Amino acid sequence: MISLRFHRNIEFKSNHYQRGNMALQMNSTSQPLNLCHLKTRTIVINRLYALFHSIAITLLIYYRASSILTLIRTTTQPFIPHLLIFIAELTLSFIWVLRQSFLWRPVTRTVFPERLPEDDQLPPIDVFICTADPEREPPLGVMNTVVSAMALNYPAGKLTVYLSDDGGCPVTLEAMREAWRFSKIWLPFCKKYGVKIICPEAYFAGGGVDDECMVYSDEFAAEKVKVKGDYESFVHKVIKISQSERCRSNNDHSSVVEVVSDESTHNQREMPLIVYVSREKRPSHPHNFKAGSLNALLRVSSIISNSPYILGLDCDMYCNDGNSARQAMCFHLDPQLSSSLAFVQFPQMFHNISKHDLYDSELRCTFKTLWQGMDGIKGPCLAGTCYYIRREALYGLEVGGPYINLKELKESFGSSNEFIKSLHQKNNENFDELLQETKLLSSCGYENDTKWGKEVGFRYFSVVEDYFTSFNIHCKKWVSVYYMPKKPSFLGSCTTSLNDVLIQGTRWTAGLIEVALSRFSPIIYGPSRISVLQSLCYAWVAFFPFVFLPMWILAIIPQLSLLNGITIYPEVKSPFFFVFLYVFVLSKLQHMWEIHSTGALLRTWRYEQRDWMLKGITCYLYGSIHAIMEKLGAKEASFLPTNKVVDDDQVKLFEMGIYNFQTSRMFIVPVCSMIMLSLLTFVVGIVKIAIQRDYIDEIFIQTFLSLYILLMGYPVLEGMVMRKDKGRITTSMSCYSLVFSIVIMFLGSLLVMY
Ligand SMILES: O=c1ccn([C@@H]2O[C@H](COP(=O)(O)OP(=O)(O)O[C@H]3O[C@H](CO)[C@@H](O)[C@H](O)[C@H]3O)[C@@H](O)[C@H]2O)c(=O)[nH]1
Ligand SMILES: [Mn+2]
Repeated sequence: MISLRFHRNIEFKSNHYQRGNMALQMNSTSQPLNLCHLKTRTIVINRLYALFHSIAITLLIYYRASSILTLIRTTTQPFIPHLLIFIAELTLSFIWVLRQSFLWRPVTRTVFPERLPEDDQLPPIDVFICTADPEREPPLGVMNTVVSAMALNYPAGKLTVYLSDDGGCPVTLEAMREAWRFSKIWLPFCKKYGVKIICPEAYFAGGGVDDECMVYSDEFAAEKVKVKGDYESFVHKVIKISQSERCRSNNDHSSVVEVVSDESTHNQREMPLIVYVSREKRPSHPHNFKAGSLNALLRVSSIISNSPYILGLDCDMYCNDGNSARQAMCFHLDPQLSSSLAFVQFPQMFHNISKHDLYDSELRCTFKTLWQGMDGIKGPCLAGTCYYIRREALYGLEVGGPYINLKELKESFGSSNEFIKSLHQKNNENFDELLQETKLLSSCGYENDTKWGKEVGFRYFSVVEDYFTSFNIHCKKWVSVYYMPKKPSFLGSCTTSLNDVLIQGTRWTAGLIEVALSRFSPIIYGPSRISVLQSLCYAWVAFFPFVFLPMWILAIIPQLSLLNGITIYPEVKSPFFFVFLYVFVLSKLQHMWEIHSTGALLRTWRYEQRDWMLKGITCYLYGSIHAIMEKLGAKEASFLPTNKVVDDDQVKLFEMGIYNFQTSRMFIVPVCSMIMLSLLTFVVGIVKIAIQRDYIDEIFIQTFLSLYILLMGYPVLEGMVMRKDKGRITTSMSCYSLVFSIVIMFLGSLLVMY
């Protein structure tokens, strides 16, 4: 294993920064840059819940195991349904156990940016923005992200913004030149008046509210009108060039690297530098999606600015509040943390969330519960965007690892001497020569026979490069920090339709399951390298999509059993009935409490429950199948960027909280079929009980389960039967579903008879 002892071997950039660090060390005892608070009350509640729930789960498993053993002996009832239900219960219990690791030690953090050293002592930052497809990711949005990053509240000379254009589209470069021109107006305006919303689109869309600005005067009002005009003409130009024929992705081109700025500013650095990078792409060459593009940026930037810290952003994730860089530095420059801190993760938040967040586009659970939980045990997982990462951590180095020689360096990092030199911070002064070298560094053959993507840079192994890279970084003993400020630092555009959500979910699942089933599976690979709790967290993220298995079983087997007169749950009189009741009710209450404590409304509970079921039945299954087929060599990895084009009809439904069922058959049919089956079961259950009262004892749980599915799936029923609008479930879909549910009923009934 190759690693560098970087504290002696790599000295990052300016002496200023070094001095800054020293200064910090001196006054660190009196004035910490940040504080970490344990969420004591939450911890007590979580652990008590975990204790009682685990007892109940143990009893439940005992009940199931013993009743199956009895069945084998007596053969009074078919065996298969009990076995399947047992498998479902074991899987759910397994996932539940993993999840408790997040609840073990949640923390929150505060920072004191006013205690940071003077501006000239702050370390430089590179911003990496990725875009991949001008049709799905409109250039105007991308440029807003670029401009907002340039406007961060940080010394301009210490910021360099890189845009990776994986679409290889000349229009993006042209739009970037426009962005540069506009930023020369926008940045001084923000600075002069202390504008708080630094993304122009967001600022003007919100009417540029006065209290968002520190200095309000007539002069300001006049200038605002003028800047608004300039912004509008910028928008106009960008839209015009995006409508041209040339606005297409190109996957066969050589690399283009261009520093987009004019000579005059280049030396003074009153403005951040902006650099356009479009790595070489050839159809015959795997390009490894986003991770590949980020690695090209890592290399190119290393010989241009080589800042020790990198802000990673997706193209639709603009900087909303300019203070994030300084906030992040409160951790990176903290003498206690600094030597082992890999990254500071900020939450992903979205500007277009509806108050009815039907599809959980907000990712509430991830950013309000899970990441806080991981923060208490060595740090959150990288989330792909909104993070400030230390360059060294991405180079595959281990904290405090051994020295390595030049030959080994080249084996790891490739043949570029300039790149190797950049590791020691000796940058070539000749800019033209450097630009020539960037061509080599962003060519598609550069990584051949190197460790890029394997042990160096963002890892290629899985399409969820953020998760897998993060896991590797933590395994090298780095830690991370989660910081959630009151005002969102970054805002992105979330998925607003079921179709986008499910496609995205399928991709995530495929990437995660791929890791779960590999030799890097956190359960095996983790414990020898990181703590058990941290391994469990990573394991949960990798394994949770497996809920598709219990979800399918519980949506079919209890129902078919009831239809065939088979009882698979304890009778109401049995003490075990209360165990089942306890597990069900408590897990729902825990979820409600979690939602309540993150400040969400109770209806979020309903949305999340439903969402969990919808995804469990569809994208978690398909993603898992994709991953397994990839393992068998029957399928290739793919990364279709999420659609970021705004569709007005779609947004309207989203805002009103109405499901948009316009999605493929593959997603809709299983969901509708399950609902039909539960409807039938519920009706039959009620009829049976009406005929014979006592029967309720035996089939209570099965009937109730169907009712629960029906209640949660009500919007689907409504979509099939009552709605007439475009987002409804079409009659043909309903017919397919009916056929599918009949097939399940016959095949399934054969199965449950044994
Ligand atoms: O070949 C590719 C594909 C995508 N991207 C970029 O990757 C980013 C994320 O893509 P998006 O389609 O928005 O994916 P999401 O599912 O919304 O992204 C989440 O999940 C990804 C992993 O699947 C992470 O990389 C992201 O940071 C995280 O926000 C975008 O800026 C894309 O332009 C590339 O640069 N090259
Ligand atoms: Mn995205």
